[in-house]
Order: sequence, then structure tokens, then C-alpha cells
Amino acid sequence: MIVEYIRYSVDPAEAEEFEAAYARASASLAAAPQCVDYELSRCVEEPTSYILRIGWTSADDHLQGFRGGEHFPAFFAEIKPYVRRIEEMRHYEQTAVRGAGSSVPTMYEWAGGGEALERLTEVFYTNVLKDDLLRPLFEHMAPDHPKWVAIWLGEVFRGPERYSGERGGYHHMVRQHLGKAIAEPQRRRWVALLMDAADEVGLPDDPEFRAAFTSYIEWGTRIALANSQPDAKPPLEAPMPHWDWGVAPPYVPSDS
Ligand code: HEM
Repeated sequence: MIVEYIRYSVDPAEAEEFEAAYARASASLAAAPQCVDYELSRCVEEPTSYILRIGWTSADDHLQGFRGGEHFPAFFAEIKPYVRRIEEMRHYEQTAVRGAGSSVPTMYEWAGGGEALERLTEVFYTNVLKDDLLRPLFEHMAPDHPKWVAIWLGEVFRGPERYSGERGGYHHMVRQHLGKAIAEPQRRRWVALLMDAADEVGLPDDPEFRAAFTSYIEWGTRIALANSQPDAKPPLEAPMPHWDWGVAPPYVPSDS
């Protein structure tokens, strides 16, 4: 992705109409397949200064694709009166320095940290061994298997990177599933028993947490099943997956 920054200095009398024009023009950005995202910000200290940030799939996609494409005429018709107000219009490459702050708790923190995940897997694997469908797969598992799965989950949910640091990361985990020939009814039962265990140990049951948690479990179990088939040849090296809240971050009411 390439980021285009356009800095405007608009006349105070024009500011309201400038924002309204961009609100209309944004429909063309939203419809453009070359546009990743966009955002218009107004300067607090100097409210007539604006910065428009547009993420493009590439500079060529912007300059040739968008400007030569079907959405540009409607876009340009809206913003044309403000072209003379542009002070900077350039493309920027993203560097490796980027990330998110801690304004939203990680799923690891929200779950209750490593202790909560260890309680979860202890109860879960106790029940797995009582289950006729799953017992054959797990009856020879090592005693510390529940602990390592808890540590894996912790790292996935943005907790400490312990599975990578102490156990061998993705490479070690993926090899545990090879050749196990997990069947779909076993995958389903695994998911169902994990959700029961989540209730039993009192993992947070707010809709946002459970939706994000279940989404990872659904994804992960489908991958485990696929990788476990006799003819599967999954990559043996890959980055650790990480899971965040997705479209519904936790609901934290404001104090007001
Ligand atoms: C989100 C889904 C899953 C995750 C995160 C996961 C995670 C793991 C991890 C981290 C290990 C290695 C633990 C260690 O380092 O000792 C492992 C092993 C294993 N997993 Fe999974 N797994 C998932 C789904 C499944 C499913 C659906 C099944 C079968 C129904 C399954 C069966 C096994 C078995 C049989 C082992 C080896 C156990 C042993 O003998 O020690 N896994 N899994």
C-alpha cells in the first residue's frame, strides 16, 4: 500500500462546504477498487488546515487506475474548487515503524490472562479424555499438553510470546497435527467441548469476546483438520497467527 497525503489550507468561509464536498466525493473513493481507505482530518489548533490521507493499492493504481477510471470524474467534480487550496500532495511509503497502542485491551488481557487460559485447557482436556469421539486422538497426550495449548492461545491473543520462545512456535504446533486424520465430527466435538469449558471456567461471556474467540477457534480447528489429513503438505514454517477483536471491539461504557 502507498499513502497519499494532501494538505489543504481552506478559507474559513469555505470550511463547511469543503467538508460537505469531501463527504460527497468520498462515495467515489469508497467505490474505487484502487482505494484501501481514506480519512479527512481537521487541525485542532488551526481549523482551516486539513489533511486528507488516502491509502492506495499502489501509486500506479492511483495515478493510472483511479485517475483514468470510472469513479474519477464524479470525485473530481466535487473537489475541483479546492485544488487551488492544496499545499502538499505526495505519496509516502509505509515504513516498518507502525503498530497499535493499548487503548483497547488485548483478547489475552480480556480473557483473564495466562491463568484463565490454563484453567480453560485443564477442564477442556479432562473432558476430552471422557469423550468417546475424541479420546482415541488424545489418550497418549503428554501431561503438559493442556499447558502448552494454553500458552499457544495466549500468544495468539496477543499475550506473551512464550510458545514461540519456549516451544518452537508455529513449526512445532503444525507438526503435532500431521497425519492425525481428524474427522469433521471430531473437529465439531472439539469446538463444542471447548465452548462448554469456557462457560465452566467463567471466561468472559460478553458477545464481543465470545464472537472473536469463537472465530479463532473455528478458523484454527479447520486448519488443524486440513493439516491432519494423510495427503496434506502444509507449510512447516509460518508466522504465529494473531487474533484481535475484529469488527466488534469490547464495549466499554463511557463514564458520562
Ligand atoms: C484452534 C484449534 C487448535 C489449536 C490452537 C491447537 C493447538 C495445538 C497445539 C499448540 C498443540 C501442540 C501442543 C504442544 O506444544 O505440546 C496441539 C497438538 C495436538 N492437537 Fe491441536 N489444536 C487445535 C485443534 C485441534 C483439533 C480440532 C484436534 C482434534 C480434534 C487437535 C488434536 C491435536 C492432537 C491429537 C495433538 C497432539 C497431542 C499429543 O499427543 O500430545 N487439535 N494442538
